[in-house]
Amino acid sequence: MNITRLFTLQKQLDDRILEEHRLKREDLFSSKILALEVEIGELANETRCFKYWSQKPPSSNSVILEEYVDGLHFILSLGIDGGWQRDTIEAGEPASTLTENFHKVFEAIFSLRQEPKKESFVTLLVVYLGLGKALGFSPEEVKEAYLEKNQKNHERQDEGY
Ligand SMILES: O=c1ccn([C@H]2C[C@H](O)[C@@H](COP(=O)(O)OP(=O)(O)OP(=O)(O)O)O2)c(=O)[nH]1
Repeated sequence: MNITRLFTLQKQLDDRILEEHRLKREDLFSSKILALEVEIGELANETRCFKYWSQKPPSSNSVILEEYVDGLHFILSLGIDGGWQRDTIEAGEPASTLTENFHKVFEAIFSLRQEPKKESFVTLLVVYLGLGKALGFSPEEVKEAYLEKNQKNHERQDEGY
């Protein structure tokens, strides 16, 4: 899939947040990694994939998709900060269960934190897109939901969030 536009929109949002909150890009790596981990925890919670003790169904696809693209925001943002943008990327093959997919994403985040370099970043993006595939989302649905949430994030900044 082509992700040039998503990187462009992410940079515009990040630049705005940096300016409005008077922050420096290079100070945010640790916070962005934790923010991403938290988003993925929230996403796992909405899918309920690991809740073997419960019969409650997962949240709706739209709720799950919004959580998913929150994580994508932080991943793109980390890629911009590292100077690792690229134009195209393909989803990796999903693991056998959703739970294993989540573990793969967390492992890729830990690797990026330990070795902040392009290869670690690309692996994270590939694995995260694989998780999106495992959740049943097409690249078009992901892009569309990303655009919507990006817009919502701008609106929140307009409101002094
Ligand atoms: O530098 C940044 C910081 C944040 N975001 C985006 C990512 C995500 O889409 C949103 C933050 O997540 P969320 O909407 O869950 O924010 P929250 O503050 O945790 O929301 P709430 O208080 O409603 O739980 O802001 C960026 O794109 N770049």
